[in-house]
Amino acid sequence: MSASQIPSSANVIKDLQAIVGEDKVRSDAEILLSHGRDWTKVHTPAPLAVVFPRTAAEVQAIVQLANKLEFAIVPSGGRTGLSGGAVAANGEVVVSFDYMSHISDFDPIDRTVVCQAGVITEQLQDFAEERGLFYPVDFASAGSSQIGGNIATNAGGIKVIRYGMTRDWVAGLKVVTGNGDLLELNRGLLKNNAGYDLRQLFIGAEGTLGLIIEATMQLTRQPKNLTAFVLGVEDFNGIMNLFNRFQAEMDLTAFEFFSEQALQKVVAHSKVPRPFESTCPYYALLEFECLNDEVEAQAMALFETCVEEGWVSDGVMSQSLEQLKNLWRLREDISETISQWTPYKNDISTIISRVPNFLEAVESLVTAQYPDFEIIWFGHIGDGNLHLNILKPDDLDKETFFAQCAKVSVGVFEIVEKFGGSVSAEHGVGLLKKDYLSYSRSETEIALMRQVKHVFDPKGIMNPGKIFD
Ligand SMILES: O=C(O)CC[C@@H](O)C(=O)O
Ligand SMILES: [Zn+2]
Repeated sequence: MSASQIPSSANVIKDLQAIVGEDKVRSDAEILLSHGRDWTKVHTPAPLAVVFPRTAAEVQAIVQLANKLEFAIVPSGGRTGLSGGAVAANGEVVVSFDYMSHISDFDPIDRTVVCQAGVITEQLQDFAEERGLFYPVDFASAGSSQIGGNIATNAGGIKVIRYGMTRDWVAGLKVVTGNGDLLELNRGLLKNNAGYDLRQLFIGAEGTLGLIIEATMQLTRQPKNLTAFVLGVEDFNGIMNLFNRFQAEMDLTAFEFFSEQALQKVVAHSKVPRPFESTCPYYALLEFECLNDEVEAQAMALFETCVEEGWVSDGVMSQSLEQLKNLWRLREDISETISQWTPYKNDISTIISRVPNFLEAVESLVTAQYPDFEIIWFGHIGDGNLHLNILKPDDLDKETFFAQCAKVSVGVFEIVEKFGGSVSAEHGVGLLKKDYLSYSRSETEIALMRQVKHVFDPKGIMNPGKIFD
């Protein structure tokens, strides 16, 4: 298409209105700002318009129009992403799923339920609970994140050690590919070895191959009497030893960690009580199903062994639902609490056994280069996934701070590469990590990914510039 053929914004908006109705296309400043970015808040949003389809047919018509007029599409769910995957900063059309939030076709025998892309995670969790079942992928943003976005980013969260990532709960997907085809992938089947599993390609593709419009989600039984320990530990070898000891005898539903600095900030911000009086450099949060007195006695015995071995210096076990919730808040409130310091975020992983050396190497590098920067460590240590947040000092402006962090990032990613890890464990690549993709994926892999994109999105209209250029 030559420059003279480029459609005017007015024409794009008029054609979109013909598909979804006038009131479902918006281009006022407020909506362009709210729906043109995610939680990263690094880029300035500048979409052309935000469109709110209500049906699969409307979504398909939008993608077909985008192919015809060659405008770019950015899919938008709950916009809770942390890598800029849902940022529209270049005149794109944002497709929001806010009006596609219907849950249907629950089947108690298959334990599956069909969700439109805009179903909020918590809505699905509540739906499952009302039917005596459980949707286990959980994280602090469950009240705003949408299922379509969770699938597009293969969201992880705080129970991955037991239940896996979003990928493990998608039994079927309805998608519109970048070239406008509507595909029904896997259709809820448990066993289906008839060729390539295209469903898996769309999970974690960050909207670069097409739009997810509906998903058949798997549910499971509800866990019983969840109980948590918060244990104070002196070092990472202690954490690994206690992880090993508990895992050998119990199925944990979570194994998380956070530092004393993280704890102090949450206690001050959220007014949750400290778990116990003494302070320790790090804390581990373990959760398990306390099915009966015998399991409780076994858990207590394990705790005592860990204290005797010197791996744990203090600890507390929840005795009620309220205490369980308060212990979880110590971990779950960290991300929101530290957002007031404009943190530079990294979401990195390695295999679990390498975590202590990995963390030490990253910490020495950052503190050697920037001794004044405060580092907040927390994360899903049972998954080998660490969240490294560097807080902006008050007296440093945002641009200088991010520029300095970007320099140290290269060193961090060299360590990630050396440890065979990932530059994005669970937050995706989006805009923020694309320059570093080659630290955890080979050139051949990236070239193949580009070819896959071309198959599903030959005109390059689907979320361009995300994952790679
Ligand atoms: O804010 C972060 O760095 C992590 C957010 C989230 O993945 C969490 O585990 O709390
Ligand atoms: Zn996380």
